Amino acid sequence: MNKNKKTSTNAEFFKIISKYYIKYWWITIILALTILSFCLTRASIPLLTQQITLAIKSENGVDLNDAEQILFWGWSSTTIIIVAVSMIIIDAIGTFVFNYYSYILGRKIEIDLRNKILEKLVRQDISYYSDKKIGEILTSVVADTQNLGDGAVRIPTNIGISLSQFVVAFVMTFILAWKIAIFGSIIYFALLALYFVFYIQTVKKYAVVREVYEEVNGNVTDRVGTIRLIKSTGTEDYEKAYLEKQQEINYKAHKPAILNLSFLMTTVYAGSMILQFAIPIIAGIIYSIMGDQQASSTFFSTTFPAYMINQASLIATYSSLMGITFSLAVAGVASVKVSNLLKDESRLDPHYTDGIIVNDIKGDIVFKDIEFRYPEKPEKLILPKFNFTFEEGKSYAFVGETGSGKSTIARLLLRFYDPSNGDIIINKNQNLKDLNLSSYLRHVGYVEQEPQILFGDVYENVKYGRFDATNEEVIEACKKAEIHKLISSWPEGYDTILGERGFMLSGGQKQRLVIARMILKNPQILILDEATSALDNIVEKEIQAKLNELMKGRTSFTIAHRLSTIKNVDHIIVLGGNAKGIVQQGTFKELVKVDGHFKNLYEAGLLEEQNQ
Ligand SMILES: Nc1ncnc2c1ncn2[C@@H]1O[C@H](COP(=O)(O)OP(=O)(O)OP(=O)(O)O)[C@@H](O)[C@H]1O
Repeated sequence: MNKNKKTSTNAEFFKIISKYYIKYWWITIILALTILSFCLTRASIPLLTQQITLAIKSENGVDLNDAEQILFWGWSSTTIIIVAVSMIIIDAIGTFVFNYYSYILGRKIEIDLRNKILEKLVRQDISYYSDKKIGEILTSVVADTQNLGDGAVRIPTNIGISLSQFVVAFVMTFILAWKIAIFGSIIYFALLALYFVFYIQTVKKYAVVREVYEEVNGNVTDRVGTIRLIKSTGTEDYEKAYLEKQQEINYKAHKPAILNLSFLMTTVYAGSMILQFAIPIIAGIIYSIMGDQQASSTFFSTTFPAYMINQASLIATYSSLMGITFSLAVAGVASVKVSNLLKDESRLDPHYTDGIIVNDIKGDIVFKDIEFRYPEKPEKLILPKFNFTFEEGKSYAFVGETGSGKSTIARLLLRFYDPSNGDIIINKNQNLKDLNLSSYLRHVGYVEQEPQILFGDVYENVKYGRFDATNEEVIEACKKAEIHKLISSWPEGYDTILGERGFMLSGGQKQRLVIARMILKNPQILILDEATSALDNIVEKEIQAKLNELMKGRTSFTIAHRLSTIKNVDHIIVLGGNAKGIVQQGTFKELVKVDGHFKNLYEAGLLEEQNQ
C-alpha cells in the first residue's frame, strides 16, 4: 500500500530530473529558447492569416468596413507572406534543434541512470540477491530507465510547449473575438475537468497493471532461465499452461485500465470535435441575439479563418495534455523504482575507494571468536562461537552433513558476508572488514561446483581476475590445465565465443577452464567448494589431480563430499549438523581411527567412497 502511495506522487520524478537539467544546463537553455521561439511563431500565424485576408480584400478593391479598418495593420500581402515564411523557417529550425537536443538529453539521462543502477547492482552484497528475481531487476534496469529518460525530456518540454501554446492561443481567442472566447473557454474547461476525472481513474488502474506486469515478467524470465530443468523433465505442457496463466493474469489486470483509458480518449477526441464545431454555432447564436450584422459579417468573413487556426492550436494543447499526463504516470512509477534501486545500500562496506590495500597474504588466517547467522534469517544460528587458525600454505578440508555450514565458511572467507560476531584476521593484524575487498580478492581463488563462464572468448574468460595477462600466458595456463588441445581444435581457437553460461562446454571442460583461470591468477588462498562434485568419477580424478597441483604451496580450503578429495589434505575439520560447529578435527588417518562424527559420516556413506 505504502508502495502505491509513493508511486502516485511525481515528486520523485521531478527530483531526479531536475539534477540533470542543472547538470546539462546548456541543453536546458537551448530547449527554453526554442520553446520561446515556438510561442512567437505560433502566435504569429493566426494574426498573419487575419492580416493576409484583409490585405487581399483591400488589394482587390473591396472596401473594408470600420471594424476591419481597425484590425488591418496596412501591410502589403507580399510583406505578410515574407514575414509568414520567415516565421515558418524559424519554427522549422526550432523544431529540429528542439527535437535533436531533447532526444540527446533523454538518452544521456537514461544511460547515466542505467550506469548508476548497474554499478549499484554489482556493488551490492550477495544477500541482496537472495530474495529478488533477476527478471524483475532487469525490467527495472532496462524499462524504467528508458521510461524515465523519455519522460525526463518529454514531460518538462511538453509542459513548456503546451503551457506557452495554451497561454498564447487562449489570449489570442480573446484578441480575435472575446465574446466568443468566453463561451469557448467554458466548454474548454468543462471538458478539461471531465478529462481529469477519467485520468485519475486510469492512472490508478495502470499502477496495478504495472505491478502485475513486473511480477509476471519476473516469473516468466526466471522460468525460462530454468530451461534445462524443463527440458530434462519434459514439462513443456505444464510450463505452457503456467506461462499462459501468467499472461491471463496480465490481461485481466489490463481490462479495467483499458476501459478507463477508452473513456479518457473519447473525452479527448469527442471534446476536440465539440470545441471545433462549437465556435461557428456560438458565434451564430451570439451575433443573432445581439442583432449585430456588421460584427457577424466581419467575424465570418475576416476573423473566422484566423480564429479556427488559433482554435486548432488551443485544441492541440488539450491532446498534448494527454501525452504529458500519461508520460508522467509512467515516468512517476519508473522514478520510484529507479530511486529505490539507487537507495538500496550494501550491508557491508567493501572499501572500494579506501581500506587497506592487500599486496600480499602472508602468515596464518585467524578466525577469532567467530559466530554466524545469515542476515536474511538472523534468528537461525549457523556457526556457534569458535576459534581457528589456518596455517599458511596448509590445505584444509571441511566435511559434515548437508546444511552444517561448510559453504558458509567459504562465503565468510570471500567476504560475501561478515561474521555476526568475531573477526577474520589476515597478515597478522588485518581485519577482513577493513580491507579494500578487491585488492584482497585479487589473491583469492574460488572454484565452485557450477563453473562461472562468461559470454565472451576464451582469452576473456581465462583472464577474468587478471586482466593484465598476455594471450601467451593464457595459452600457457590452458596447456597446464590440459584444455589447450581442445581449444586449438575449435575453428576459431582461443577466439571462440563461449555460449551463454558456457553451454557449449561439458562440466569437466568448464572446470578445466576455471582451473586455467586459477593457474593464471596464481592466488595465495584457494577455496574449492564442491569443485568436482558435478563430475563423473573419471573426469573427477583428472580434475582433482589438477586441483591438487594447484593447491601446492597455497593455503587452501576444500569443501567436498568425496573421500578422494579430502584424503590428502593436511587437516580435516568436521562440522556437526544443527549449528554444532566444529565437532572434530585432525588428519584423515587420525579421524578414521577414532569413534566420532567423522567415522559416523564415513560409515554412513556420507563421505562418498571413490573407486580407486
Ligand atoms: N542466504 C541464506 N540465508 C539464510 N540461510 C542460509 C542462506 N544460505 C544458506 N543458509 C542456511 O545455512 C545453513 C548452512 O548452509 P551451507 O550452505 O553453509 O551448508 P553446507 O554445509 O555447505 O551444506 P551442503 O553440503 O548441502 O552444501 C543451511 O541450513 C542453509 O539453509
